[in-house]
Amino acid sequence: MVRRKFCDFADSFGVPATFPATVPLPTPVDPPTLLQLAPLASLVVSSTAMARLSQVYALGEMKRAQPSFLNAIESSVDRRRRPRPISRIRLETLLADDRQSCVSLAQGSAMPPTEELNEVLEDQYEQDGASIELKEEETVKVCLRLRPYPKLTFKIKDNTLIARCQGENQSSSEKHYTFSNVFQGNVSQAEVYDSCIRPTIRPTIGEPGATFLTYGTSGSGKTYTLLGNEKEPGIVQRSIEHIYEELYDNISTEPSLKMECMKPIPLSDETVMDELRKLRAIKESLANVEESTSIISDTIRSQHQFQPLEMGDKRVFIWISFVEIYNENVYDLLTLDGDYGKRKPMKVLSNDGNAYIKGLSTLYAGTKEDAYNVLQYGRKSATYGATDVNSNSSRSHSIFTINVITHSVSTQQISQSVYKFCDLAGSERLKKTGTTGDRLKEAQKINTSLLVLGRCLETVHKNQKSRRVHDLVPVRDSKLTMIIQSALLGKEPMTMIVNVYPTEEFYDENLNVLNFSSIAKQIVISKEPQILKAPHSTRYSFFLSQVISSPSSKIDTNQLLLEYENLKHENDRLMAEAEQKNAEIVCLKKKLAIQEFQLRNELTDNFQQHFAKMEESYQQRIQSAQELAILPFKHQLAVLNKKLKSKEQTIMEMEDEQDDYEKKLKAYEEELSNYRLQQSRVRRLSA
Ligand SMILES: Nc1ncnc2c1ncn2[C@@H]1O[C@H](COP(=O)(O)OP(=O)(O)OP(=O)(O)O)[C@@H](O)[C@H]1O
Repeated sequence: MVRRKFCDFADSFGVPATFPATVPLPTPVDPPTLLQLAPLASLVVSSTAMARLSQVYALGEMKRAQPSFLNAIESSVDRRRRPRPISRIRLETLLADDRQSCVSLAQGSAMPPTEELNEVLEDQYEQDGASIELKEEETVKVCLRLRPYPKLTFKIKDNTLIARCQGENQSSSEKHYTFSNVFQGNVSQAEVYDSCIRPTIRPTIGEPGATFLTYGTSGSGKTYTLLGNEKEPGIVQRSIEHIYEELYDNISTEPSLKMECMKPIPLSDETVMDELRKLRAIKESLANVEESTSIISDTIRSQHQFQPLEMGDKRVFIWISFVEIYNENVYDLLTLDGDYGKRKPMKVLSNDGNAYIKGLSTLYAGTKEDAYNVLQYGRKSATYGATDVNSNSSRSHSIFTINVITHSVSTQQISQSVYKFCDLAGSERLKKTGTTGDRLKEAQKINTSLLVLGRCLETVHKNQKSRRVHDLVPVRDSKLTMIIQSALLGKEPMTMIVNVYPTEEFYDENLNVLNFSSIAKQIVISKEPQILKAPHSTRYSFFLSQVISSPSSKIDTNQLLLEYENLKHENDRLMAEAEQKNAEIVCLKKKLAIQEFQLRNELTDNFQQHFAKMEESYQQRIQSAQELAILPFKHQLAVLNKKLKSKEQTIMEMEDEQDDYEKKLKAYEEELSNYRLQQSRVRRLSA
């Protein structure tokens, strides 16, 4: 029971709590008690966080807040996984506030006495008085600006426009439209800027940027409000002046850090030089721009006071992009090839709910003059068409973006504030503007994207009203809404200037515009700081600290380019020399190869001869060895032959002897037979 109470209590502050020990819990639970219990729940709570909790607790804000449309309508989030529409206070955010002054109560450590804790809390509360103030949710700022016209068709009372509407039964009624500000025809550009735009431009770390839209019928003064003219510059030029004057000391002249797909990218020296060259090419393509730039700049500075901000060790990098959406295709207005006929539509992609345009040119503007040049260059490339209503009517939406990247050298935090200035194409009725053919197609596309914008605002408003079911905001249905989705989804402030040309002719259309803007007025935005990198946790930190703290960040760009050109020439010369040497080396290598081949052949011949000689000598040696080995046998053979011969001789002699004996024998046998014959004769004779 006690455990659940504690967890519920912690949960109501968005604190994930595990509660290993059973502790008696007083009722009601007060923040100091929570602090005392925190170690048991494995929490480390900073005094700032606790002060914040105390305040929330004291103000009785534990009840669930209004459903946050920021949480509820993120289109990229699966409906089932969307966070509940509860405005929670994230303890992690509070804990990150002040690590050094963190009252660390590790598990098992001795508990400071309650009085001591209270003292710490009070001190902290006093110190952080400003920062611990609750951030109020803000509504989208919608201002009305009337183009000068002698006879107004609407009544204006304070910040409310009163329009008469025709009912169904011809009865007329009044409709009241309340705005953050209403600027009548005699209000100057400077006043519009000061009351409507200036408070939103705070390009310091953690500020998310803002989106500014001008909306209205054709010829109502949208472009005039945004861009003005040389004598009366618009809010874009004033914002440029504002940003550059406030950040002047900290803006790096070298574009060494860029944001791509919401990720900080440190640039190599080669890329830095490329960027500076692009800027120079743009400057060279514009004629007599310096004079008009200085007139605009002087005019603005005579009308506003901008003080340089104390930014400490922060370095600022400012990148500019400029696109137009024409016939639902996004075109880059800052391409350097200048062949607008062949320009290709670009893809709008989304990364984690943040839109970016694939392959978009972003140009570095290290000075306000660079920024003016880029603006001028983009305006030159924009598509203009002509309608019967306004011969210089812009037929496309154009979005001028200033991306201010702030890098803190000491904490390695990087943040970006993106300021988008959208000049929407005129919302108009097709009949009235005499649109046919291509103009009709343009008008249809324009009306479609404005319709989607209206639907987005309507859905956001509906989602904010409803506590349970939340519809998907159709930001993907048009390129315009995709690009400005972070403002539509409440991630950054949005200011809409509704331009009205209060003539009878445009009465109905102006009513549509007013109805549209009244939806926007009811939308609530929540501000969350956009810190892109946690301190000490990125692979760029070393590089960045090197780049940013390098003394070269403030050297003259032209000098740098000159040096670079010299180095490039030297490099080219060395490259040519190296190439020549390479050719020589190749030639030498060929010669060497031929020599090697010849040498190898010679060596082979020599070896063959040598082997032949060796074989011969071996043969000779073998032969002589054989002969030597045979010699005793030969001798023996000769002896034996001799012996054989003598034996044969003996045999022959013996055979001769035998023949002699045989002859003798024969002679004896004949003698014997003769004798016997004689004997027989004798006997017979005797007989
Ligand atoms: N507040 C103003 N003060 C003086 N002149 C104005 C004012 N608003 C508009 N104008 C003039 O009205 C004319 C039309 O204005 P602009 O071109 O800004 O209209 P737009 O709404 O941008 O039209 P489109 O949508 O067709 O581009 C311009 O000549 C401009 O100077």
